[in-house]
Amino acid sequence: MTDTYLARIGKLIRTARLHRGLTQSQLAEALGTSQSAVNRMESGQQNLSLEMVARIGGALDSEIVSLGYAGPMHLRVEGGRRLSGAIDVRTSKNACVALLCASLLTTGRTTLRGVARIEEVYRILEVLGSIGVRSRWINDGADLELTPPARLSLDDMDADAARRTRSVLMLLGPLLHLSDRFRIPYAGGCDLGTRSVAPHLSALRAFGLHVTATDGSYHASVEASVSPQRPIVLTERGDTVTENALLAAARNPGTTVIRNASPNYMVQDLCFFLELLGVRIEGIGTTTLVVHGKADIDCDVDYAPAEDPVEAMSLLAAAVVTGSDLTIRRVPVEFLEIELAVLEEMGLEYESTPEYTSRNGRTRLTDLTVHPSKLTAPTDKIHPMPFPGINIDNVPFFAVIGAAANGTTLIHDWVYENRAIYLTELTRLGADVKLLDPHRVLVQGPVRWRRNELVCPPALRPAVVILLAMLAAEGTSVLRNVYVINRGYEDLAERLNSVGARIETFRDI
Ligand SMILES: CC(=O)N[C@H]1[C@@H](OP(=O)(O)OP(=O)(O)OC[C@H]2O[C@@H](n3ccc(=O)[nH]c3=O)[C@H](O)[C@@H]2O)O[C@H](CO)[C@@H](O)[C@@H]1O
Ligand SMILES: C=C(OP(=O)(O)O)C(=O)O
Repeated sequence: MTDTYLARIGKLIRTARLHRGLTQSQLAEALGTSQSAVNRMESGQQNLSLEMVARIGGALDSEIVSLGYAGPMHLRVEGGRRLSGAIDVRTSKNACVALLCASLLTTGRTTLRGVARIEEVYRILEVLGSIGVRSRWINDGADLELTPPARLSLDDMDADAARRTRSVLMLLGPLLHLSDRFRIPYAGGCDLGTRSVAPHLSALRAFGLHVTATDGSYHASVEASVSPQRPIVLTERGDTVTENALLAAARNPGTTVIRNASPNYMVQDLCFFLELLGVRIEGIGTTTLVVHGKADIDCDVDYAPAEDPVEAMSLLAAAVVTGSDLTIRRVPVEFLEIELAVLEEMGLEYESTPEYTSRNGRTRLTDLTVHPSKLTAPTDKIHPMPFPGINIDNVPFFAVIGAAANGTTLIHDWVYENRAIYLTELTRLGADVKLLDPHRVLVQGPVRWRRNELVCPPALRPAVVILLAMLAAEGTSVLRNVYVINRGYEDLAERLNSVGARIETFRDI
């Protein structure tokens, strides 16, 4: 075995352990070894016998460290089945990753309730772990507890994990209060064409942050004496840039005004969390945020992020394309109202329960029951807008819904340079999808789906859209390399199976 191979196995063990919600000591106990031996295994510094590999597999109740796991994960979908029953929406990837970064604002302990067990969260946990933050899953893996070290070891940041997510950018806001010189690897995330960091850098300049981008990293230096002297006007109403400005403003002892802020769901979750840290924020849910920060924050904080509107839209689309009666519980309806209004105009039949609140006590939820409906294409084009508007991440689902409807649906994704293109993959499953230009696709319905074998595009939502079309297509389809889906959805295949889908997970040997 080479060193790199050991390091790879070590990473797999670590991911599997985190997935099971075990600490290194708990795994060590199950294996009859020491915590330091587990630590060596995870960092690739311990030779492993096949017997030990098998024991680890047993202890983690997973074939994760079997020969097959090193390869990518694939799905085999037996389509053409109706879904039925009820399925819960989980907490959102986008709020969870922001909150993980926000945990660096306090020297106290952060408890996050019901955090989705998704790859994107694991990547940020790996990054935080590498700089010294201790994390452990508690309450049978339902909740997550984070404890910062006395001093972060920023030079040890796990670059591989950081490069696989764009959310790592949100470390800039908290870190500028903790260090006057640090480095963050270039951010990854969905490959949707150029995704600028310029708005982040321009917003954070007001807090004394200067960044040069060389050698695969953002090199940050901070002039601690600089703080915003006038309102920060964001050059784009982006979600993560707003969050970064909020994270920086939270520990600015004065008042920071952020204009052209995104009022979107993940930003609201972050604001509610910051309020628990004692940061007062006016204008939550609007485009002007007035933040009364605190120079030092040292309290413990306990917060339950809200449900994911994009997952809700995904499940709703699953019901629509499979012509199913399905109840989607815990839908954050405030962030899906426009999508629902459009779908209703298209002929979607659904009912919703009276509203109730999410565990954060703020976000409005409802349970939606979707019925098989005869849909007509929307009269107007589907295009996203910053909230309130059709959420950009929900736009791809209109391609698969449009395919199921009678008539022509025009989808105009002005936001991303490179996302609409992936929707043309639906033609390989029988849909009539024409790319008019890189931003616009024309979908002609109704479709007769047919099975196929495809590789996931490098973009989360288009990948899920393809999976949904496979659920609708009679016969057995295969979707290869679904890491990108696991980035944002917890056990999607298993959960869809619980409402009648038949999806099998397999891996290359
Ligand atoms: C972790 C996280 O929260 N990710 C979300 C966040 O990413 P994030 O905030 O990183 O989104 P980007 O910064 O990539 O912005 C998305 C795109 O919108 C463009 N843009 C945005 C706002 C604007 O007013 N004008 C404009 O042109 C940007 O140039 C870019 O092309 O927001 C995106 C847009 O809602 C979502 O798809 C992502 O799921
Ligand atoms: C584009 C997305 O995510 P990210 O910002 O993590 O790439 C998404 O959630 O669809």
